[in-house]
Amino acid sequence: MASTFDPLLNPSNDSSTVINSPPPSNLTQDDLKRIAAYKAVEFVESGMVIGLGTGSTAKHAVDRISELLREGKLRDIIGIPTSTTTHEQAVSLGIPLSDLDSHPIVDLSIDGADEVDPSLNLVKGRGGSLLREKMIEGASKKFVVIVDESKLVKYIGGSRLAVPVEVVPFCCDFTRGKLEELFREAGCTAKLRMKSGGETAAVTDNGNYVVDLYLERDMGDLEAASEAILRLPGVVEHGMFLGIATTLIVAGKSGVTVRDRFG
Ligand SMILES: O=C(CO)[C@H](O)[C@H](O)COP(=O)(O)O
Repeated sequence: MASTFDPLLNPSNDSSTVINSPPPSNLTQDDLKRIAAYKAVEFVESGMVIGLGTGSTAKHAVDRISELLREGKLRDIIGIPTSTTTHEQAVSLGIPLSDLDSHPIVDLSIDGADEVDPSLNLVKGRGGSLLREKMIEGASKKFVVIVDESKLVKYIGGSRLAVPVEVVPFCCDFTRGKLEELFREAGCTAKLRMKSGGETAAVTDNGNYVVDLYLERDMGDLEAASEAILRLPGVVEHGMFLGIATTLIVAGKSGVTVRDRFG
C-alpha cells in the first residue's frame, strides 16, 4: 500500500486550509463521508448548474441538496448526474435535471474519489462511472472532491488498488493485454472487471467494459501514463483525474479540511 499523508495533522501551507473543531471520535466512515459531503454543499448557490457525483459519498451531497431545495434554502438548481444511479436518486428526490448538451458549462461539481494525492490528482471509477464523471467534472468551473481520510495517498495508482480503464467490448482481452504490457515495469496485472457472481463482464452506463490495472509500484510520470493509455485503440477513458479537481474536502477523526488546489 502507498503510505498516506494526513492533512488534518499536517495541513499543507495553502492559505485556504480551514480546520474546524474535531468531530466526536466515535464517527463511522460513512459519517465522515456525510460530513465532507455536507461541507461541499455549502458551496452550492441558488441558480447554479451542479454536477452530481456517483458513489456512497456523493450520494450524501445529492441528499443534502434536495433537503435544502425542499426547505427553500436553495432555488433554481439544475443537476447534471454522472451516472444512471445518481440520475435515479435525483429523480426520486425531485431535483431538476439536465445534461451537458444543454449546459456545456457546469458551475460546480461535487464527487467522491478512490484516491487523492497531495496535488489533488485523483483515481476515480472503482464505482464504474469514470467517463461521465470526467466529462461533467472536466466541464465544471469548480470541482469539489469529497473524501474521508482513508482516500489520501502519496502517489495515485501505486496502492495496488485498481486504476480503472473504460474499454470498448470489441476484443477487450486484446486491449487488456496491451494495458498490462504498457505498465509491465510497474508490476501491472490488468483484469477485466466482472459482475458480482463473476460470470460475465460488468457493463458501464455507456455499454462499455472496465479493465482494472493493479500496480505493484507507482507508474511514474502521470501525464505520460495518461497519454500512453489514451493512445491505445480500444481505450475510451481512464480513471486518473489529473489537474481537474479544484477543491478537496477531507473529513477525518480530527476534523475537516477544505483545501483549494490554487490556494
Ligand atoms: O469514482 C467513483 C465512481 O465511479 C466514486 O466517486 C468513487 O468510487 C468513490 O466512491 P465512494 O464515495 O463510494 O467511496
